[in-house]
Amino acid sequence: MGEVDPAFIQAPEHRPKLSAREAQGIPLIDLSPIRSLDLDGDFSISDGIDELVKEMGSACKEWGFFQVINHGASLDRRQKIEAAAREFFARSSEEKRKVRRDSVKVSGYYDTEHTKNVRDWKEVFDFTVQEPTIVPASLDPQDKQVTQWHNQWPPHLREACQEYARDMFKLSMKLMQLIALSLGLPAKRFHGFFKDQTSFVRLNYYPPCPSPHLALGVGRHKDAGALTVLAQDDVGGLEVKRKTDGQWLRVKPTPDAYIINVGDIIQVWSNEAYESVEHRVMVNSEKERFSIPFFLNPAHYTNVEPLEEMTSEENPAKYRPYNWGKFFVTRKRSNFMKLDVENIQIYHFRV
Ligand SMILES: O=C(O)CCC(=O)C(=O)O
Ligand SMILES: [Fe+2]
Repeated sequence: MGEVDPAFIQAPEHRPKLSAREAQGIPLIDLSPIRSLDLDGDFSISDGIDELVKEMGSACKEWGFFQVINHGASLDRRQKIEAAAREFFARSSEEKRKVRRDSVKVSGYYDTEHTKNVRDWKEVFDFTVQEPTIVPASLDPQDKQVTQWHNQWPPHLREACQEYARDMFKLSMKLMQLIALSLGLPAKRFHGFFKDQTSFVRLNYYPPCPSPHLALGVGRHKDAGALTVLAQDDVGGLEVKRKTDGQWLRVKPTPDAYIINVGDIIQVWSNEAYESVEHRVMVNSEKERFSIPFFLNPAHYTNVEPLEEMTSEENPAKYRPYNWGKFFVTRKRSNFMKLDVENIQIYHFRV
């Protein structure tokens, strides 16, 4: 990518301020109390983790975004996938296009992602956690047929990616237990939804951009899944929209930390006790940047709706149920190409 093509240019009101402040405010949570707890063991409030649960609850409620340290995920495997990502994006376009994503093979490499119909200044490589991943065959709500997504692996990437994905799944399940407890639910209340997960991992590469005041690495958006666990490098550029006043704040890179954010599905499951928060990525003219989000998504057959325990007569369900698989494939398709209409959003199901 050379000169800034008009396709990348954000409307004036969505352009970044290059002088944005750093979000000292997003909570930093120390996960030491659960570090050694076994995922399959009994993970209950009596394990001396009640303080941690409270901290998670306020972070989810007030910010929707937080960082975690002492999370127990392997630094060695994180460094391996980071090195593999650098090596992959440095390859020639011809090499990278051998594993190119298209409208049938939705995993793989591409550089044409659009967020809200403006092109993002980035290249990505996507792979799903489950191989194969089962999803609906078509967007048609009546069509019950399913299809399989298979990953496309360039040389030397598979092992580092698969090991990393396993670590991220374990970490995200621990986080989901804390989130469940913080909502007053049994620790494993959410586990069943992820049995046939449609989670995926994205390697993001943001090349230096000659016009960082006009374009964005990723335009403002909310994550559609349940939870995102993000590794960012030391360059910085992620901005979060603060709930209290709508200000865009930069998330300061913290070595070996993960940035966690609540996705749209938790917003619906919790009947808006927790909300998915808008974020975006700035690019810069000198440095390239890498990041690796893990998007935790439920099985395609999940009908996403407020949990019964989270609703009552005084607090009725704020959403109609929607099928995750149909939502997901619709999103995947619309992010891949520029459309004239807004893509599917949870507020379309708001009561
Ligand atoms: O690169 C980042 O820091 C965040 C990327 C992101 O928000 C996304 O891919 O959904
Ligand atoms: Fe995101």
